[in-house]
Amino acid sequence: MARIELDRVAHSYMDTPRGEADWALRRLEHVWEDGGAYALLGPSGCGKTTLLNVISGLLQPTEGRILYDGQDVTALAPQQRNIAQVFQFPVIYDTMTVAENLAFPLRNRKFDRDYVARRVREVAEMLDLAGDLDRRAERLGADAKQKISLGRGLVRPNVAAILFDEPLTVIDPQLKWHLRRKLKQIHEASNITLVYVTHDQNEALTFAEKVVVMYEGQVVQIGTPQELFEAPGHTFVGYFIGSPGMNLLPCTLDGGEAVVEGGGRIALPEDVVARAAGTNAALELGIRPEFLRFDPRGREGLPVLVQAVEDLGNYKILSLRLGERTMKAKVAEDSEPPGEAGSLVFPAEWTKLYAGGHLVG
Ligand SMILES: Nc1ncnc2c1ncn2[C@@H]1O[C@H](COP(=O)(O)OP(=O)(O)OP(=O)(O)O)[C@@H](O)[C@H]1O
Repeated sequence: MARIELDRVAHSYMDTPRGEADWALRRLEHVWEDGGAYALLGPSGCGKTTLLNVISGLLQPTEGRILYDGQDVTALAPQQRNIAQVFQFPVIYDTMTVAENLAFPLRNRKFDRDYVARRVREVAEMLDLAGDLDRRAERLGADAKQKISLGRGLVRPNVAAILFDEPLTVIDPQLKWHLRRKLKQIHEASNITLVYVTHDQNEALTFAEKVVVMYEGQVVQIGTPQELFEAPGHTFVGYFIGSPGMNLLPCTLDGGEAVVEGGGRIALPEDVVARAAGTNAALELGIRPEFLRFDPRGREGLPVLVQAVEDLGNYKILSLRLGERTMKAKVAEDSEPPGEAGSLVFPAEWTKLYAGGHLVG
């Protein structure tokens, strides 16, 4: 088990990177605590696999250092870093039995025979493979093969960390849910540092204690699912997490208020206005659909036109025209049916200000 530290890590696949866009990872500086369960979440191409490979040693970063428990491992190969890895597709020996596959990482490291037999059984039971231990891997289906891969990742008792790169992509949706729960339980029981790459927000939010959100080669926020939901550190997090994502409204400041397109004014806390005062970056207000309050009688807030109402069974999503923008509001299933117009109230606690995409407050 290890605390993993990224010390000014940057990586480019090009020989002579010039602009920012030439860097797959742009100067990462973070500490991932010993025993934490981290999900690395972001859209395709944002640098998740690159970062995982830098942590595992499959890739040497162009700049910076990787430390495991304070020790510089940047120059060490994956085998020397004592980590286990599970990839998107099964990495197993088809001609071996399930038991032999699970035992392989232990036998390779000369663990005692009795221990190997005990540990193989334990891991097989965790993953519901105990009934298949004597079967040849080639006889099993795709789901079972990926379970063996997971088992090979989990079998060693003393690894620094286990790194998962979208390990459930090829798994049937029903079993996916079950395995995600299993991995969470295994983590709770073992406290091994886990890093889990995914582009699926549900997977990240249900599995991880901390979600590391990546965007264009940068880590834009590390937080609990609740933190990412309630106070997105970047507009990308607001938009990427949640369904629908956060509403974003370009604005300017005038006195203590944000002025949005169409001239509407929304009061902001003094400290937030003070922090934003010196910036030249573009300003945006962000509020999640869950926190906007729609007043069908238009008594308070900014006037809006109702464009559409989607009934999703246990709640409704309203699409509301505010100036040139469409805002989404999530309202209770039994709320008063909207007419053609109404107004929107922005509760101060949930209305966030962003400068150049970054949270001001
Ligand atoms: N071997 C490589 N050579 C050159 N460029 C690469 C290589 N691998 C990745 N890249 C580029 O680096 C950037 C980050 O890619 P990476 O695979 O790390 O992203 P990702 O978030 O894991 O994406 P995905 O979810 O699609 O796997 C992308 O622009 C990608 O095109």
